[in-house]
Amino acid sequence: MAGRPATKKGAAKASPVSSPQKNANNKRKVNPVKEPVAKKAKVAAGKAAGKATGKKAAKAVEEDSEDDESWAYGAVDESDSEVEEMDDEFVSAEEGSDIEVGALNDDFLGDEFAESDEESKAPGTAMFGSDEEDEEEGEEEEEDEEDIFASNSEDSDDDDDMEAKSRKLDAAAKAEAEEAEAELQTNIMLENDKYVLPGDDHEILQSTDLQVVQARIQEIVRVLNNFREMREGNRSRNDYIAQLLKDLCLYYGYNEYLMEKLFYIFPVSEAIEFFEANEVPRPVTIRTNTLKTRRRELAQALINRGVNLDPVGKWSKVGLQVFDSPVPIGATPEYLAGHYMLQAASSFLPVMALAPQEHERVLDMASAPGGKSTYIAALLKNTGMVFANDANKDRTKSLVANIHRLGVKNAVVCNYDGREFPGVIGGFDRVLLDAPCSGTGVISKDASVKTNKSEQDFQMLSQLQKQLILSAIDSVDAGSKTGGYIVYSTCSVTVDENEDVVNYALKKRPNVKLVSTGLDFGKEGFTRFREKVFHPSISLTRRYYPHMHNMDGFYVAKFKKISNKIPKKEDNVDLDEEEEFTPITEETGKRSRGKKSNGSKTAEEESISFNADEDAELIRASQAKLLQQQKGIKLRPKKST
Ligand SMILES: C[S@@+](CC[C@H](N)C(=O)[O-])C[C@H]1O[C@@H](n2cnc3c(N)ncnc32)[C@H](O)[C@@H]1O
Repeated sequence: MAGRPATKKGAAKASPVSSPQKNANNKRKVNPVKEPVAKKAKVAAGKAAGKATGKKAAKAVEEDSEDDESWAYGAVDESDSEVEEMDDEFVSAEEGSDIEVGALNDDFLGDEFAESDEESKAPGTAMFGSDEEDEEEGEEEEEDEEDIFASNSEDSDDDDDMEAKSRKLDAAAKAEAEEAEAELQTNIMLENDKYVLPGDDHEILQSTDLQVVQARIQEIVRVLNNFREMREGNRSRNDYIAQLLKDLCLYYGYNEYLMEKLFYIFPVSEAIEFFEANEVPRPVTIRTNTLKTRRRELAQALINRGVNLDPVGKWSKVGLQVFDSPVPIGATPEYLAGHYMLQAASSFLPVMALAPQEHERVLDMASAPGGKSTYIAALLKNTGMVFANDANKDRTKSLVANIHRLGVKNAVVCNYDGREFPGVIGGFDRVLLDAPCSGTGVISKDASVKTNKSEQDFQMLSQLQKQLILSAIDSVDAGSKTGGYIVYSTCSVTVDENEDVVNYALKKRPNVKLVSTGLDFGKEGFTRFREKVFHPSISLTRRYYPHMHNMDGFYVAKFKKISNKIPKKEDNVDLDEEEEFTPITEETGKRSRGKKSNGSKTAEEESISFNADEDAELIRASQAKLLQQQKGIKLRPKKST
């Protein structure tokens, strides 16, 4: 559409890289390996992404924040500081804002997604649940959304002006890219087009000046990308990589352990794009709460308040991306009335993959502050039941607050260590395990991840994730008529927390298999990684990256449970031993209630399933006890039949 802000379009598409940034030393940073042309596009994208990060959005009440995706078990609540961090970003993004307010683009006409979970669909076919009423209504909605779009474009008579501004931005970006390129030239050590790695004592190699480091990075990447031609005689690939890793740590501020872990996930140039993307904030996104409103109504209401937004993309019918807002997005009347949730786009994905169906019983095993639980409730249209559990009691407060604000009526909030399931209750139609993780997918929101995770932390997390995933699987009823699915997700990109955990689950629980997530974008999960080889079906899992999808790094895997029988240990001899588990409650530090370990279960033990009649009696007894304790009311015992 003519007059659409170029920056905005860029933000939705391009990977957000190379926006001039400052590092800890307050020196100007540019992507050390990008060609000028690519830089130009990315500078624009980066700026737009910057605008999309709202101080106002960040002012959302603490409980709504999904920014604390990286919560690990027992972590302290840091959401306040995260909000402050986002505030700062918005201040700089707001300066010089020239984005048209109130424009909606063609992307607003989201694609329809089927609601079915059926595996008969080809992998990659979108088939996650829709939260819209029915197809007809969906079509009407599309037309209405088109109207909003049309009326907004009629209103905007400054199209020419926008184009001029857009050209100006492009020119500025180009000039900047050229300037950056010129700066680089001063430090490049070229010799017959080869990059000679100087001896260890050479002053250039000793230099920690960021421009020198940046030049070294650029040159080493160039050599590694064409190693045979460009290597210097006696230097091995490992020599170059060792220097590159050192320089990347220095330039981006990661500890060596994490840098190495992340670096090997990608081809060399892509790794740099990933690190660059972590320096740029992701767009602010909101999820329409379809229990209270429709996306077009919400969009119109926010546009009327001067909010500049667009749909997040065709893949979601409920997401909106907020570019700019004159009002705090976390405190509008619509927000307070529960018409939307401030939620990272990536965090829609596991729920879409879970695709809960009306009247089902769903467990969200690690659910606070409730972004995904409330989405599940919306997809269930307030029917069935969502068990929203979290091990951290403090965090269940924000979970409860969100559940109330969004008008969720089918949720039970509980506070157990997830590893106690299905001892607490089982037999669910579906289980979501959005596991506690290291947060390497959300470094742009929490830069402390760069330095505060040790090898031991990763080992502990991976062990916890493995225990939780087995509990999640054992909590599902394979006999469910509509479900029998488990979704595992993390906001981390490391293989230890993703493919490794899923592979472990496949080995330990041959009664599950991986199925398509139904998400039609995302990179395939690894089936091999360095020295590791995983089950081939792990290619059905999906990875999301900030530099590729302009959203937080994320991982999603979906399992179908085919039997309730847990295989005998002796049939499972090649597997690592399951660790014994003795849960400790956070508040008391005492051994918690519930079953012992999954590992201590007897062979062939069935997972504990929900028995409506038995549970009805238990629930009645406990209600009677409560009434008597709190109100002094004594219920007559029910006559046995
Ligand atoms: C990634 S966050 C969950 C975010 C949540 N799913 C949402 O969408 O709002 C991980 C959560 O796991 C919880 N947690 C950590 N260890 C746990 C455990 N052993 N059992 C259950 N929850 C746990 C943390 O308190 C944290 O709230």
